[in-house]
Amino acid sequence: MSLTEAEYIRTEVEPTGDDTDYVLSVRGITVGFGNKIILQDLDLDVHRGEVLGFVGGSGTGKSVLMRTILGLNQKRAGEISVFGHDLSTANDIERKSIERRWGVLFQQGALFSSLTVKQNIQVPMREHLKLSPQLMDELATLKLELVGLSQDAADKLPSELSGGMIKRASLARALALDPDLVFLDEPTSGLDPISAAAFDSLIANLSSTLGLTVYMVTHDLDSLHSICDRIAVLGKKRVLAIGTLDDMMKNDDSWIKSYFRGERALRRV
Ligand SMILES: Nc1ncnc2c1ncn2[C@@H]1O[C@H](COP(=O)(O)OP(=O)(O)OP(=O)(O)O)[C@@H](O)[C@H]1O
Repeated sequence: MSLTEAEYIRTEVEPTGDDTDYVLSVRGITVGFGNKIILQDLDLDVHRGEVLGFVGGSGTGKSVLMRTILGLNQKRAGEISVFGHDLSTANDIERKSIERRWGVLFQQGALFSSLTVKQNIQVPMREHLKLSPQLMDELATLKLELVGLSQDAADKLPSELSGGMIKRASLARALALDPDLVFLDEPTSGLDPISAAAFDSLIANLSSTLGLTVYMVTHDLDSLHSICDRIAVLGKKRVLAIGTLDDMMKNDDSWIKSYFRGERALRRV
């Protein structure tokens, strides 16, 4: 069964316990649709507290991988462990406990269009925590501050927000339950360079101050250069390479070379 993004955001959550050094470990994942295999025997480890940038050509399966980790797509083989718990053997309660500790910013924001920004931020709180309306308002105010949105934005509908504000509001909702891990799908796409740089700084600050682990799908070379501790490259249905930007600059795979050392990349130096 596949969940829609809106259903996913409404999934019930509970706190959980033990951890490992890897916040996320993927082993031997295979995902396909009909006869088409998108990911095959893919491995990936994400370390606690790092900002991991995930790149790859269009259509290589970056979103499919993220959605598979989140349980929105079915896998044909492999294991996914989050916070040291194998998701395929976790029962419903354990799974909810794990999900309680991650937040997601989908590519288009996926805010509920009929709810105000404040109400959007309160969706996870309302469904998973038993808090008074006053406390939920205070928490929403804090989350807005955290992502650099003014209080004026609280009562606006998503349709009244700029692209940058939508990204920030979506991030505020992703942070609603104080997650340990956030998944960001192209967080700076559609933003002008100044807003994108500001969003990058915000993510870097949140990661260092809150100890957040960040899994970020991106095409943005500036983000990769400015905030990512490591970069993973998806290609040939698997993680082709993973390492620092320096490692990528030395890699001789033709796609990696043209991505990191091609004309466009060199123009930014
Ligand atoms: N639900 C689905 N059913 C069938 N095919 C799908 C489905 N979801 C994704 N695909 C296919 O999987 C492939 C990978 O798609 P995906 O969206 O993960 O690419 P991507 O790497 O995120 O690309 P981009 O960088 O352009 O966003 C594409 O060929 C896409 O058409």
